[in-house]
Amino acid sequence: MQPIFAPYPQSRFRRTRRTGAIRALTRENTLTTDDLIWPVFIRDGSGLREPVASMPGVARLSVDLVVEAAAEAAALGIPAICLFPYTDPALKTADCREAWNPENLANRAIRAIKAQVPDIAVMTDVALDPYNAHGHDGLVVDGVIQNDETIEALVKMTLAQADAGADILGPSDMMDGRIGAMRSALEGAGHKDVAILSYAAKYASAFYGPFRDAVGATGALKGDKKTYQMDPANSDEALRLVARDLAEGADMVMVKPGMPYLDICRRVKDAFGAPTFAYQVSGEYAMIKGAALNGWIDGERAMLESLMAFKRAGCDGILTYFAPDVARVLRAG
Ligand SMILES: NCC(=O)CCC(=O)O
Repeated sequence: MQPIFAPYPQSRFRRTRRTGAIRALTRENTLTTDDLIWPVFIRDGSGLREPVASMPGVARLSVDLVVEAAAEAAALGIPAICLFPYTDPALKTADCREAWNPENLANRAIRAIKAQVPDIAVMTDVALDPYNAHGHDGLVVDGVIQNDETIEALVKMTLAQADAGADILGPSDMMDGRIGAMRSALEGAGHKDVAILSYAAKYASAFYGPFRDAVGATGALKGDKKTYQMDPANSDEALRLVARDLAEGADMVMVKPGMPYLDICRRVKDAFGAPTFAYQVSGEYAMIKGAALNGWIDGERAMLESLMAFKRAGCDGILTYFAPDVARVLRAG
């Protein structure tokens, strides 16, 4: 694009900013509830709403309350909900077998939501970290995360979630080759319409801290995730990973975290044109909420501005803990 404009005073850019009506006419991007995926935390029990201290306004919900939350989200026009389980420590094992138990918490929640709120899309998390005591996304032998053995486990997890009725699977593990293995397994098992939203460019980030609090993994992680998640210094590598995942059959791709990586969102969208999502992660949410609760920023305006930034960067949608809040604001108009 070659912008052409006359010299001042023929060109006055303030003309198109003068009134709300003219600003609306010339606005380049819009944020709507159609852009939202709402990540929610689930826990065992019933009638339980357990606040997450580091994420004000966010709570772990028992399955019955997650169903209510899904119904509320659907009524607000939010298209998808994404489930993250808080696993009972007694069920965490080195082989992570709870991950593919058809009756595990996540699979029970998928079934309950699909039975009672069939129109909302249910997205899942495909990774082993909720199911072991060391907090890694893969199987670990002698301190080393095992790529290929992990994929075998992820495939079992994939099929259990698809059997439970998941619409979108979200592999967040960053092992090599998992998209192709999951896609073949899904096709082979008759789950041809189950979509994969790949966490294709997931960075080893400090912004995940509050999430680990929410899923009960704070302090559990042995070492770090730098041998599988990306180095925050890298950008070209993100394009190679997205290309690889699309070539293996990913339907949609994700960049994570969000706000510190808007440059990656833009590059991915420009390079591939595929459905591109960003995850505004727990630390980003906590920063905005924390500052707002202290009266340091206008929380509502900062929320809206942060989400519009993803649209401007080329994203088709955003996973955000703000989803119901922003949907209410957008509805109020
Ligand atoms: N696999 C899911 C996450 O790691 C979420 C991170 C966050 O919200 O901080």
